[in-house]
Amino acid sequence: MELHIAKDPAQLSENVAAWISNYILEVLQSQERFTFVLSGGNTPKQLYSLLAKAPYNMVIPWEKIHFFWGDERDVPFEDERNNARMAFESLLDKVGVNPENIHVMRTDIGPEESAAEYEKVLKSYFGKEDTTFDLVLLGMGDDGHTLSLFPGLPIVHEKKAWVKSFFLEAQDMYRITLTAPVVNKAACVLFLTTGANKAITLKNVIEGTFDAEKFPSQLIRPEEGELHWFVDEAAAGAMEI
Ligand SMILES: O=C(O)[C@H](O)[C@@H](O)[C@H](O)[C@H](O)COP(=O)(O)O
Repeated sequence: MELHIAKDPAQLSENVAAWISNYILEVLQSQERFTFVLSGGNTPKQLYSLLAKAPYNMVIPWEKIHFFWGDERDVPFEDERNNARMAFESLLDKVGVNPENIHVMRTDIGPEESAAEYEKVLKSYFGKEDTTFDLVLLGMGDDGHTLSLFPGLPIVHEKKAWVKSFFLEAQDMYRITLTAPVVNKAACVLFLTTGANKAITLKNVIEGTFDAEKFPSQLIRPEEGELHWFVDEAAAGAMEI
């Protein structure tokens, strides 16, 4: 695991935009397409907006990038809580990505159908290739969740399915989410986390003993890929380093 600490959220977004852009260019030297899994929440907004501007909008070969999502709130696309909508507004609409390269988790069919359909989409996208997302961007909640893997819920124990849906009582909505086993096949996973409200949880996730029931973010351990945590000083505040 590699930990990268930036002064504040603005600096962090700058660093991550540069890091991601270099990484994409490097990976594309030896393959034709790049598979990028986006995260929802608020933290990545600034990053997406930066990627949509110079120099990144100019240097990233958008036509070679395929976008997927790590999780989705089962609300209509027009709803401002919809994760895909946020990515469209801050990035995808601005850089003009080919619609065929954008693979959203649908919220216009039932959540179970959507999860089953997404698993099919992934399986047909990867075909006989290894299921290796080139990059999975993740966030962490102050309760230690990532994706829609919330503490204490059965979804944290999922070992087989790639995509699942379930009703999240605390938020009175269905969620559709990739599971930890499929994310752990990624070549690279990058967590983006900011804020003092996440400092204790971050310390527990990174430095504490393994307790995925309590801190589902600990489930993310790429089998063969890299794991990077990009955090700001406030989030890193409780750690020993
Ligand atoms: O749909 C979601 O809610 C997410 O994808 C979720 O896992 C998110 O990444 C974390 O809740 C962190 O969100 P913030 O970055 O907004 O704190």
